[in-house]
Amino acid sequence: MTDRSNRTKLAGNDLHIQVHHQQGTFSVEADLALPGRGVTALFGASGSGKTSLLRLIAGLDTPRQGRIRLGDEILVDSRRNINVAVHRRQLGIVFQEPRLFPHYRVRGNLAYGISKKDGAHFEKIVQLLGIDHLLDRFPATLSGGEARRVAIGRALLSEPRMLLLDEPLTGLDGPRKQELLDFILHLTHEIDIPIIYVSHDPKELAAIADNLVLLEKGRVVATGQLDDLLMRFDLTPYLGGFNAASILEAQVHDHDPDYHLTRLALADGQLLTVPEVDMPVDEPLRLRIPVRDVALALEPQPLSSYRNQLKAVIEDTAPQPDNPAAMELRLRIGEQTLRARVTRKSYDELGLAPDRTVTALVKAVAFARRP
Ligand SMILES: Nc1ncnc2c1ncn2[C@@H]1O[C@H](COP(=O)(O)OP(=O)(O)OP(=O)(O)O)[C@@H](O)[C@H]1O
Repeated sequence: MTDRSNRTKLAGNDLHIQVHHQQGTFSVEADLALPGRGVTALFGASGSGKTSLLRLIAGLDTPRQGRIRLGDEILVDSRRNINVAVHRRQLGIVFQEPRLFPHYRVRGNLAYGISKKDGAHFEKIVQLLGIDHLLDRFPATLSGGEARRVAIGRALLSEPRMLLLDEPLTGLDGPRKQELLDFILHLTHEIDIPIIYVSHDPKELAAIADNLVLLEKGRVVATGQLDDLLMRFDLTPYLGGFNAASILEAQVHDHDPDYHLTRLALADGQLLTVPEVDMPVDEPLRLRIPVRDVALALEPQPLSSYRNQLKAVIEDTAPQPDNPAAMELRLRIGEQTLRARVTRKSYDELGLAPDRTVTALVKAVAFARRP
């Protein structure tokens, strides 16, 4: 199973940001320490300042005041007049539009700016991004998703200390979005470079992020590990509202070919049955369970059509601020946490309360990530 603590600990490429920046009437204020491993999402509504913060990290804009440090290296210190130029920051930057050189073939675009020629590394990146068949094409002949894969390849081949991706899936249709997301997910497992990933889509976030910086009006509302923040009732309006979801880590337990089903094991040994998944036994995966798709009962329901019933203990509850008829609940399943939402009437009639053992009836399980 993915070692999340390992993927999120601070390392030699941790990024410390303490900035104040004004652009027109909009200001960005941030005081953050981001881990030097895994994927950190900058997340927030349109206009919350995600791209502005990314541009400050990249060096495309300079903060009026503040410091930015990557590992041991000071990139910006307004008091000491330090401002390392964009091309010296060793960051791979991929914008929403791929910005490829139109008169170079893909091969030429990928090779651009590489100082040391390492054929094996080139080959590895090309394979990882599935762009080997595109090497002799010109950018104008590429689809949107292909062009972005080439842009990501070019950024990686510059051997960056950190990869910055600004909404890389924007403008792609559903299947192309999923395809590029799968390539990026694959990369995150194969290449040990921290990624800062700008997004405004909670589903994308659940699939890709290990850590989260939640932005609103240029301010940091919350920051931390994604699965921790998804459990916070107060952040629900920012993280999908009615469509908020939990993330559970699981692994493939066994397959039932007769019924085309797969059983997945949670860390505490409880099993979930899902439509057949084409993955080997023991393979880890990340599940996204929408809050609205979890119902509660006091006992297991043997005669129910709910195949997925998990024994859980209520950890905490709170009324939902924007819906007086609903209660939010956090449930413990072994070491993992699952959120649920019931009407206040059901809550009272079932006598639900913290520490009570319940059965969580799970209606829908989506795969957020298949490594
Ligand atoms: N150069 C600029 N001068 C003045 N205001 C700017 C400038 N660039 C951005 N802004 C404003 O700063 C705010 C934040 O913009 P930013 O692009 O960082 O948001 P965002 O969260 O990335 O949004 P989106 O998801 O729509 O890309 C917006 O109100 C925008 O209009």
